[in-house]
Amino acid sequence: MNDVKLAVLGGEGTGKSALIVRFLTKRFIGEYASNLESIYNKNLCLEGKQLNLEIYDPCSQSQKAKFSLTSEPHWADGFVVVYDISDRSSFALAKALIYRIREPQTSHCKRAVQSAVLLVGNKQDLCHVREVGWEEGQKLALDNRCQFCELSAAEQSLEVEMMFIRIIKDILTNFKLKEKRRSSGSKSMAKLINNVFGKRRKSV
Ligand SMILES: Nc1nc2c(ncn2[C@@H]2O[C@H](COP(=O)(O)OP(=O)(O)OP(=O)(O)O)[C@@H](O)[C@H]2O)c(=O)[nH]1
Repeated sequence: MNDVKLAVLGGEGTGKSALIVRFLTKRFIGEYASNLESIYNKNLCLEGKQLNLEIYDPCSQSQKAKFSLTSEPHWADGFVVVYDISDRSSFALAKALIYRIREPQTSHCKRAVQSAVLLVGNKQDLCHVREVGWEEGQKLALDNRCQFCELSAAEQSLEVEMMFIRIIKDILTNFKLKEKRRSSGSKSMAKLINNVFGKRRKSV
């Protein structure tokens, strides 16, 4: 069974818990405990594979203080970064979060497989008080090699489910890429050893 670890990050009150609860239960209950951080577990079958999905939902306080974005990039295989389309400051935070996720990946190694990141503009039902344009979200995502969607946890159960499936599929694709790189790396090492020692044997 594959373990898939997903962190749902974003500003306070952007709807992180609402999205996760919607995905897990198909329900929108309106108010969610925000003083607890949680890891939810779900078993699911995708592309013929059994998956053990863990979803990390930070509480706003710990996100600011304890984690401050240093732990999640190491723990998670992928990220959903949420902002509220009716709150510009939450978009600024989403941008900072994306930069922080991408930062260690650009400075480390160019060949490394980049984490799957999906930027979500939540609360689309509040588009009459919209402060962040769809194009702005799309551009931020494109510029940082992220997927993007706008939706409403309050009103769109299917879209929320599709959004989670999309990021999980991206994570699985990354697993395959990493595996391919590992095996081609060990093949080229074997080839190198064979070349060196094979040649020596011939010359003896
Ligand atoms: N109109 C609308 N309200 C939403 C939507 N999603 C969440 N909310 C509301 O936004 C508020 C915050 O939702 P939460 O899910 O607690 O947000 P959160 O990001 O987990 O909040 P913290 O844990 O405090 O950071 C709640 O009152 C939700 O009912 C949505 O799609 N539309």
